[in-house]
Amino acid sequence: MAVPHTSILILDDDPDVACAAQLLLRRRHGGVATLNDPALLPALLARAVPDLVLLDLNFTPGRIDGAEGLAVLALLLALPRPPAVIALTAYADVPLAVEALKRGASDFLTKPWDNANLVAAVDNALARRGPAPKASAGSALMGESDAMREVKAMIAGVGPTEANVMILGENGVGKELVARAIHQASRRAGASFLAVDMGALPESTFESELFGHRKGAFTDAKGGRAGRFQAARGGSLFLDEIGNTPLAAQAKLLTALERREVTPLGADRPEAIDVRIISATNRDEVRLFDPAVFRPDLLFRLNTIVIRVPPLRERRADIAPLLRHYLDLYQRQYARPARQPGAGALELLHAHAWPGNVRALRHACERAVIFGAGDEYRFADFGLGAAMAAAVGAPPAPPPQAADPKDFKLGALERDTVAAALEQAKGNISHAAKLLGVSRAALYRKLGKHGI
Ligand SMILES: Nc1ncnc2c1ncn2[C@@H]1O[C@H](COP(=O)(O)OP(=O)(O)OP(=O)(O)O)[C@@H](O)[C@H]1O
Repeated sequence: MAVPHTSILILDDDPDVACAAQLLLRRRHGGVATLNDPALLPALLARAVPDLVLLDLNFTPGRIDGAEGLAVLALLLALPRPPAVIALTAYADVPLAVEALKRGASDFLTKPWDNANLVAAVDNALARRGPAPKASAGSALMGESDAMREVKAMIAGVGPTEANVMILGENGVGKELVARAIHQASRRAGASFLAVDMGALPESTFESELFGHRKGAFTDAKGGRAGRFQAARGGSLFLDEIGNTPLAAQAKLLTALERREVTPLGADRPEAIDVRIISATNRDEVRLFDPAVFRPDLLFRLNTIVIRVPPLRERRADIAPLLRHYLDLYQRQYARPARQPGAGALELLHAHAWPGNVRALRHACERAVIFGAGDEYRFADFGLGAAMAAAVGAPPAPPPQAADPKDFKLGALERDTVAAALEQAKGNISHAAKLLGVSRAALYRKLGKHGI
């Protein structure tokens, strides 16, 4: 069985379940493979590692302890570039799903799932797929510029407290890494860190996603589901893109935070919550303080401590170490020889504006490692675009290779459209994704592909 690129693997002993997920996901993602027997997994991984695995935690009929699934999870997470893993459990297994989260799964879904939830969970997990769960934790937050030292000092100071923290900064500056570092520095580090993309939560399923629901709470609620607040119990809940939360949903969130309890849909009594809230937004502060956009009382609950992560262009001292780090990481991952950017390339990379911040730098390094040839990397290997190169005085990057001129035009068209949407959305990824009618994950892939 081949696992094509942007691949998803569904590992479930029930062929009907695997087939249903495959049919659903195939519409959005190219390669979706299924496997019913985990014993075949090592042979499959030797050929290709999928980007994401939907992992049933129990295979043998009658077994409910999840040991088989957790062993497979450990195997997957030990890979040099582990896939994102979404654990699949029966409703009664929620503690097991939480255990899977603690051990590094990106998310979990209870069976039978809601199709919209499955699609959103897959998109989120793909968008968040990092080098490895451990590597994306505290120690992976690189940078010794004055600005980053200040950020790290704030993390060390606020981490052990229970204060809610709001992290502000442009897309790709490392807000999620900062949130993970705060979690790691807290007494909750042994429990789960759960991230929710508030901008991607459909208003219709907001409550059930965050607070959970009981079986039969609404027409499609065939099974019950724990919400994110319950799943993160004892740990930290990272509310990403909080600035994009619709006003009606803000009111519900405020009530939950004020009362420290949530009522799952269809339940007759509330449940106490025990989570530390860390939130992040790329909204500028002036907009965030506009009551027509964000409720001041909710803001007051969330921003006890504010950490601002400056854009990369304002802490250029971090560029060279980050380049070294990510070039080294991808050289090892793709088994390529160790190389450095030439002196000219380094100067241009240092002068680059990095509108996509560290995420763009990381993509650029991956591209350079894949396409670079010769003893040193050239600026053009980083695929930062002809316009950008011209702006900093570099020779323009060669056009993307295209066998068929029609493909080339399509590619250029897509690049221009994505760039125009980004401009119209003033760099806000969630808004640009909405304008384009694609998920944030898909937009990030397009940004990486076109080197925007
Ligand atoms: N200081 C850093 N050291 C190492 N890697 C970093 C750093 N900052 C960001 N990255 C990497 O850049 C990418 C984007 O980081 P992250 O997702 O934390 O940014 P973000 O600000 O939360 O982005 P968004 O607003 O788009 O959600 C990740 O791959 C992350 O590992």
